Amino acid sequence: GWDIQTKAAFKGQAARLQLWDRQKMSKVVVVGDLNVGKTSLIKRFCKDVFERDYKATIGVDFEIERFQILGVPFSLQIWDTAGQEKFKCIASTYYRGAQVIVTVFDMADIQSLNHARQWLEEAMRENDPNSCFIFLVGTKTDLLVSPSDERERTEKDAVHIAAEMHAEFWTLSAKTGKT
Ligand SMILES: Nc1nc2c(ncn2[C@@H]2O[C@H](COP(=O)(O)OP(=O)(O)OP(=O)(O)O)[C@@H](O)[C@H]2O)c(=O)[nH]1
Repeated sequence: GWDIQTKAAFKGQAARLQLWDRQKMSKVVVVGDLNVGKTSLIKRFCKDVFERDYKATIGVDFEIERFQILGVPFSLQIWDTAGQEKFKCIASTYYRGAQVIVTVFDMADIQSLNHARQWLEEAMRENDPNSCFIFLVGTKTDLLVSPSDERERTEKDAVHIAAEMHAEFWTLSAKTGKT
């Protein structure tokens, strides 16, 4: 009867909508050493704020960022993972299904850049390498004397590592909000 037909129509519509929705929800996973500024980067991106006090991420956290391109709504599910070794096991269970992997390092801490490849490798283990966009992001640029030999050296190393990682390289400061 009419009732069954409308129900079926609604269900079809709902399924189509859901499919449409899912295609526009992208999963972003942010990884990197502890204290490099992953949470700060996400907070700056989603809320345009900065907190000076450090609060370690416990396991994982996430933010949803919605935006429109030519009137079409999109959303990003941004997973903020903990850099602390003891939380790695929990955090890594959230790597799967990422369309974007953001590997973060501290521009003032060369060790965190040296660890970037390891972080990416671990995140990629759970994902299809052909369907991921990869970023290498150097943070805390406000702490660097610029221009300086040290900054130049770090940037040169980072460009090199980004190429190996097939990543797009960015530098920024979550504190000032400048790239
Ligand atoms: N000067 C400066 N400090 C920053 C910047 N980004 C983050 N910080 C500071 O660095 C510390 C660590 O930042 P978080 O964003 O919590 O680091 P995280 O990578 O999320 O750390 P975990 O959650 O432990 O993995 C905090 O005290 C921040 O205020 C930046 O761009 N400039």
